[in-house]
Amino acid sequence: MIYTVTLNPSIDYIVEVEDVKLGGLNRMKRDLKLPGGKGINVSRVLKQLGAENTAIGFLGGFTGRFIEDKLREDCIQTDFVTVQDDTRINIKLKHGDETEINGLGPDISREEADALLRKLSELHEDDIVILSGSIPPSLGGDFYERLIGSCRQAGAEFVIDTTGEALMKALVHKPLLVKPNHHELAELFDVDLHTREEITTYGRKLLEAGARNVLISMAGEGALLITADKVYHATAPKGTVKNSVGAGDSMIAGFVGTYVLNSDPLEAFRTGVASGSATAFSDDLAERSLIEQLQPQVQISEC
Ligand SMILES: Nc1ncnc2c1ncn2[C@@H]1O[C@H](COP(=O)(O)OP(=O)(O)OP(=O)(O)O)[C@@H](O)[C@H]1O
Ligand SMILES: O=P(O)(O)OC[C@@]1(O)O[C@H](CO)[C@@H](O)[C@@H]1O
Repeated sequence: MIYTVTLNPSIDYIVEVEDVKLGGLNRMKRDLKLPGGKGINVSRVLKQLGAENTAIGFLGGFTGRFIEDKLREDCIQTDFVTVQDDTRINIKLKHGDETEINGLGPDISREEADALLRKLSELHEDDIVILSGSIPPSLGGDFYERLIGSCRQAGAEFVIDTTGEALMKALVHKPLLVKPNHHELAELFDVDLHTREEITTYGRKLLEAGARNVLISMAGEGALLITADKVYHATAPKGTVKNSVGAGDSMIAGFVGTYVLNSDPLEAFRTGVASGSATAFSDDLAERSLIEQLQPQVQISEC
């Protein structure tokens, strides 16, 4: 079974305005409330691809109930720990450009945190756990390490999509996949990365530090896949970009949802890129029909 872990889910409140007047009254042209948070996005796209999975993490209050109801409507299995405090609301302001205002996240008590750790210690060897997104401040920066410890003890594989120190510390535990974008990779090593060769050099460092596959997304420029012995580039399909929120999560869903079927990293890479682009070309997350339509447009070449 695939599990996605979202420590800090959100209602994504997508707000479209003609123009933003700071300090003035702005009226919305359109708005939309979506269940969000990186792991939850991965779950929703996995479901589109026919990959059964269970979404876990922390949910609380009226916002948490909204998210759980939406996931159930899509027939996605859930096993969240219920917390006292409300799940956050993240604002995605579309005004020609996209401006995001993400909440800090709820307070999570020690008992609530322990309840999640217990769930992960009950996993099995053939399980894959996808850990995605920020950590609510009350949990402490080392919470992913504790979760990874529980997964590894149970013999489960894990994928991690986070940044900074939490990502670096996860690498020694040999994640199946990490997926920074090229900006996050540059920040991680405090360098400027311009060329594909430079990006590959730093991507390899993640492999050397323990990651088994490194996927580096580059928005409209496609992505790089670095495996133990090869480096591949994939072009991104062309289309009209409507939304970039969740493109990276969709890419992880496409990769993992395909990899579990046949352990073929190249097919997984192709579906990952198509899934990311299908989300970029949609108002909400990618739907299966568009992913399948875009797959043949992804050109993969060895670097
Ligand atoms: N403008 C675009 N045109 C085509 N495909 C895109 C575009 N933007 C994103 N994608 C697709 O989605 C994948 C992931 O995008 P990106 O590199 O923006 O990830 P990300 O920064 O993790 O995304 P986010 O944090 O916004 O979810 C890309 O590799 C590509 O396949
Ligand atoms: O604050 P975090 O956890 O880093 O990111 C949360 C978030 O921006 O990521 C998703 C898109 O990737 C959105 O659904 C959600 O609002």
